[in-house]
Amino acid sequence: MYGRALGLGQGGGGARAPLSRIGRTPAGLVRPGACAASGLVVSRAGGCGEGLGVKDVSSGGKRPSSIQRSLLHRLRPGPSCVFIRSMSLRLGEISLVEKAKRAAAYKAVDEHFPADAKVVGIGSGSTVIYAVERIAQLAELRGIDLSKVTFVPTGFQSKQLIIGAGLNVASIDQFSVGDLDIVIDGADEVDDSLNCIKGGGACLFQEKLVGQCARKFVIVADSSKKSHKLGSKWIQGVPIEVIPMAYPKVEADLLRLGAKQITLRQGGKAKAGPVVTDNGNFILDTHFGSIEPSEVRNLDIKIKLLVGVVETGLFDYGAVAYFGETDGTASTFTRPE
Ligand SMILES: O=C(CO)[C@H](O)[C@H](O)COP(=O)(O)O
Repeated sequence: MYGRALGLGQGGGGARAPLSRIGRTPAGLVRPGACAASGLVVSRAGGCGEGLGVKDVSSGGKRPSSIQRSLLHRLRPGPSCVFIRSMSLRLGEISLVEKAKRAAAYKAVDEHFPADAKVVGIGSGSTVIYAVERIAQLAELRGIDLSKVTFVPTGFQSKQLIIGAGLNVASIDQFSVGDLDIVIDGADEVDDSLNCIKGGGACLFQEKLVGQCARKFVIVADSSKKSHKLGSKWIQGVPIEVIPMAYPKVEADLLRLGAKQITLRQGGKAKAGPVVTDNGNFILDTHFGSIEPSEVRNLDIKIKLLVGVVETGLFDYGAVAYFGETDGTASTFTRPE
């Protein structure tokens, strides 16, 4: 006789819409509590059935931009996005850090978006939202025919962002090394040699895949992400994407490699249990202490050799980085030769 299975309910408020199902949407649903970009803020404040309260104060009460309007349109409750009904949405005032992100992203697009671009990669996170916002303005600003450009996303959020802006979307499996003119992506920490930690939004695998198919990798971030050594500011650890069944074994391997702390990333209030990436895997946030710039590649290779590891959040091929300041300016750093 087989024993009877017990169905265990999940904690964390079953009836509530899981925020992780929205993840980093074009409206900037980043991490709970994080400020959304484009002046769009979605909060948990509303109860089920509450309407979406929409107010634009990001540009002094002016009408939302076309990208904001198209993103809002996509967020309106409908059969396919019932899950956002339990939330209220408002367009909030742009904070200083958002101003810094926007400054970095706008400058990067202005200086690197090729006039004759054919295929462009779009990263993930809250800063790239501004990059897409700026790209959408290029037709008017520079007469660029965006209908001739194809955009390649680095995950679900990025794909929604591209679609929401009315741009052409394609899949990375249509391209290979060198096929993308450029990719613009955010970062969690960037060292003096332009190595970076990525994957705060759990999109590191597709970000690396798309990044390695591009001829130029442009990083956009606010200046708080700048550091001399990776791991000195982003102390939650290098995100490492692992095949779920292998995570205990990889944890043991990482300890042997010198990991000081390893956390299986959890969904928190948004999901009972671990975060599951766009590729169906887990994330081990692994702190190694601060990492010498010259050691980044070695460490990346050692981690990649572990059976069960899909990808690491150590990136060492940034060509140029833009760091935004809260006063709305941005500085540029080019990879040292
Ligand atoms: O790597 C990423 C997602 O996996 C992001 O690019 C990184 O987390 C930076 O995000 P943000 O621009 O929101 O600070």
